[in-house]
Amino acid sequence: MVLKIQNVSKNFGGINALKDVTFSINEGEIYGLIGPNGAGKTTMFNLITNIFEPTSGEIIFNGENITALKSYKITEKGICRTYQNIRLFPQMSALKNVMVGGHCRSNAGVFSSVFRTKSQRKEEQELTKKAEELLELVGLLEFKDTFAENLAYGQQRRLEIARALASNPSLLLLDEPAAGMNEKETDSLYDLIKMVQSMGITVLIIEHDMPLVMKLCDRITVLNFGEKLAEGTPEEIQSNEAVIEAYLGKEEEEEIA
Ligand SMILES: Nc1ncnc2c1ncn2[C@@H]1O[C@H](COP(=O)(O)OP(=O)(O)OP(=O)(O)O)[C@@H](O)[C@H]1O
Repeated sequence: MVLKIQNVSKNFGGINALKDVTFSINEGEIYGLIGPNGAGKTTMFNLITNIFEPTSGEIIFNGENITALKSYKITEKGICRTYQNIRLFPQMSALKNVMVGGHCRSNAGVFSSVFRTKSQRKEEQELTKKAEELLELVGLLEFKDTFAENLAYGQQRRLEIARALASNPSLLLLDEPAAGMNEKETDSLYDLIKMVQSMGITVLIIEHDMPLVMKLCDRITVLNFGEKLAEGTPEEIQSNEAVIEAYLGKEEEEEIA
């Protein structure tokens, strides 16, 4: 088991954003987190990466309790994420954006950063090479010198994934990666996430695009008003009465089938 969410709750003032949620993710799975707007999905990502600490409950990663670890420590342990709203450096090249993602794993200390030692130059070369490989993986190598802001929307989302991969995660969290994508972009996103899985990386994905979720995910948890409504395979989720009632809706159910 890679990640265990154990009885996690989060209150913001009077709002119970998450209530006693438990689920766990196996190594190599693509695991979906779905539910209506405001169900608590992004809050769950914010707790896993410790933007906030849970009000109660524990988060266990590879057998270690990471609930109270600082965000950068969690990245070092191997969890990396993308954001619902794209967070690239708009006036930096695609290559530099990916290299920034790799820096959190770089060994360069303050001394070598100031004096640019030989070892730092070597490390910079390695980061560049790795960033180029990742750009190739996400199909953006030809745009390596293009400012992020000049890339098409779907390309920016792929660039965000490349940047997250630069820190060598074993668990990748994707927050609505298909948002705003057209059908063609969504199809190539599917291929990319499958490729990430084949590299041995476990994926936890928040997504509203139901056909994509149902095609992509091995298992799914459905949140509703901060509570776990259901957990299961895409087939089980699509036929779960409570889920259909609260989220998928009768019409959407017909569309998915
Ligand atoms: N920092 C915060 N301060 C106060 N309330 C918050 C905070 N973050 C989230 N909430 C509240 O917690 C609830 C869950 O929000 P969250 O963003 O996790 O939902 P979501 O499932 O990701 O929704 P969406 O699909 O719209 O992104 C909402 O009622 C939201 O207003």
